[in-house]
Amino acid sequence: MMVDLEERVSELENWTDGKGLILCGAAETFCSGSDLNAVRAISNPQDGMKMSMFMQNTLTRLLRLPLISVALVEGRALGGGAELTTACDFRLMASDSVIQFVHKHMGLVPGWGGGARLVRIVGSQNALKLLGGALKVDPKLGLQIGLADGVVEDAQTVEAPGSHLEQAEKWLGTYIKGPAPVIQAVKKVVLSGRELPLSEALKTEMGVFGTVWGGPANLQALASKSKHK
Ligand SMILES: CCCC(=O)SCCNC(=O)CCNC(=O)[C@H](O)C(C)(C)COP(=O)(O)OP(=O)(O)OC[C@H]1O[C@@H](n2cnc3c(N)ncnc32)[C@H](O)[C@@H]1OP(=O)(O)O
Repeated sequence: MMVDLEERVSELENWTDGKGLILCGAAETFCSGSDLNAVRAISNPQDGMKMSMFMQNTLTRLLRLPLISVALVEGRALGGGAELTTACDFRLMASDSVIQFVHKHMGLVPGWGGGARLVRIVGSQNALKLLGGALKVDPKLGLQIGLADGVVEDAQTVEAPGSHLEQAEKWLGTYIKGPAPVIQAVKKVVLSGRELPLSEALKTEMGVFGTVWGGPANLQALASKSKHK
């Protein structure tokens, strides 16, 4: 799974026309973390750090894609699976889903970068509670602390809501409507603001601004004298 994920991220890095990404699991589970059979064979600190480096690299590249990304959490996101949700810009949770950083129960802490990202998403107080208590985050708690950005409903509870994936596509559609260069620029500006010190982020913003200023979408908008009512 780890190698497959890295390969998909490499492919996405070459997707020049892309705007959005939805990451979802299979068989009603988002992801139950690292393969326990595989990790038993590498349960020494050196190999653990190699895995950590590999996954941190992959998930950092995933988060830095110039795409607006959503983790669609159905079923459970456990351990490394919970960390994986934090490598997307947004998280949508199905009504019976759970995100749980079970690392403490495994005698571990996050190692795929999910600890650092979690602090930035929910703040250090909430991150300490989620990791220290290995708390089960359901959609209600997820929305309350800002780990979840929305909830996708089940067919029984709402009339014709569409599948979870269709709901996620509709939700994401609001944020990726428009030309790819502009949406990609939006992501780059937010990413630099999120990751860089202010002076560097401002420089990056200027560079990104230069890529869209006078570009096709900008010139078309100027020509159409659009009003933002
Ligand atoms: C830095 C990374 C840290 C980590 O990720 S540590 C790993 C954290 N994850 C876990 O501990 C997951 C442990 N598994 C579970 O809690 C349960 O299997 C789980 C996911 C809730 C599903 O429960 P159930 O619906 O009852 O199904 P089940 O237990 O019979 O599982 C179905 C088959 O899937 C297997 N499975 C689930 N999670 C796995 C994993 N992470 N690695 C390897 N195998 C895993 C499970 O062993 C079972 O296999 P089998 O059918 O018995 O051959």
